[in-house]
Amino acid sequence: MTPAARVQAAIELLDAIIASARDGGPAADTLIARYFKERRYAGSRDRRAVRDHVYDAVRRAADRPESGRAAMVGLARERAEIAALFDGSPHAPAPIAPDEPGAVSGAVPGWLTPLLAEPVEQDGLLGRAPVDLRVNRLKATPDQVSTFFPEAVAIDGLPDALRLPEGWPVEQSDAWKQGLVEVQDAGSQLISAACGAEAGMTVIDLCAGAGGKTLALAAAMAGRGRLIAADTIRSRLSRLAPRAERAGATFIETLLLDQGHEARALDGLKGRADVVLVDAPCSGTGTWRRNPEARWRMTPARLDRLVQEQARILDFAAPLLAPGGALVYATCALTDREGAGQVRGFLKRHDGWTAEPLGIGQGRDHGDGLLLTPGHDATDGFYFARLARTA
Ligand SMILES: C[S@@+](CC[C@H](N)C(=O)[O-])C[C@H]1O[C@@H](n2cnc3c(N)ncnc32)[C@H](O)[C@@H]1O
Repeated sequence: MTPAARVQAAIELLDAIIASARDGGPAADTLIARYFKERRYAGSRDRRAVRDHVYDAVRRAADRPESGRAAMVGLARERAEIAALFDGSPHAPAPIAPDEPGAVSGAVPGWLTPLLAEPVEQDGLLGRAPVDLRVNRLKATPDQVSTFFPEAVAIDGLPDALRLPEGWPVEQSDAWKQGLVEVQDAGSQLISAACGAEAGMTVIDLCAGAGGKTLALAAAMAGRGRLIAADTIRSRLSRLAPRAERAGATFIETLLLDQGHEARALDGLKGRADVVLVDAPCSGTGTWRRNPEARWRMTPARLDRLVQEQARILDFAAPLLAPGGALVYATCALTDREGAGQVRGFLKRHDGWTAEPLGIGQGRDHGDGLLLTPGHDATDGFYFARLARTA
């Protein structure tokens, strides 16, 4: 492909990504993989160049652009070498008209800016994300793992964590293949630690997904006790089994919930749990640095629905706790409606609950919980709180 044809390919892909974000379709990575599957003539350098153009355009536009061309024209206005490729030659994009509008640059969609929690540093939301590892204590110690990754550095406050530079291919390492480490952002590791799970407890990970935090809880429990991973999406939960196998955490039980009727499957667990983690579905503001296209998917209506769903999940989670048990609410969103406001609402709706100090020496106190941000903590962005059942 010529350099200009690569820009045209990026424009076509951006059109598909914009439509998919609007309609709730597949993620950008999936669309890029499909695009090149149908275009075998593109070599690895072409793919890399097109992918870079696409993600550069996605990163610089906070609001969903009108079209793929508008997204690339916006990028071209900042980068003369790209503007020069709009030359109208065969397979190239047509020249840019002097008054042609390009997508506006920015980090946060305009409508969402006033909703962000007050100390969030907007310019940190799209920075580079390192690769954080969690040593799997079921199989290894940090010293043993360090020998596999001499370049790794320690992370403050997390004795079982190591940090590698962005893009490190951990999954090709023997340590990963043997289940000695998991790739897990330090923020997620802090949330798992805040659960205070111990051997012999009954712990429910209520929004377990593919089990990233479940595996951390399993290690904290030293493989003993009852650990239930629940979710409403079968395909996500089914990805946990091979991960648990590799990690030597085969005591984990999985529980598929029926969306809207979750309490039915959970009935037998009422009043039994020492810890329930609600790692709620959310707007994902805190993970934009890994998934910048998420900004094009969120709308005020979608956010409203998420906020309602988070409250509903908290309400069916609460009865699962034994007296003295802890409900840990976590979200990788940085809007107050999904974080501090959600926790405040829960404490208003439910008597006999109190927010406990987290005391983990990281992040910033915010409302009844703690805020972690990429700009302040070099982690993904999270809000989390620990709520104890006192009565
Ligand atoms: C932020 S993700 C969880 C990530 C996961 N805990 C991890 O650490 O990898 C939120 C999860 O909540 C699940 N979910 C959405 N609605 C739910 C509901 N009503 N009950 C339980 N899980 C739900 C989603 O399917 C999704 O997997």
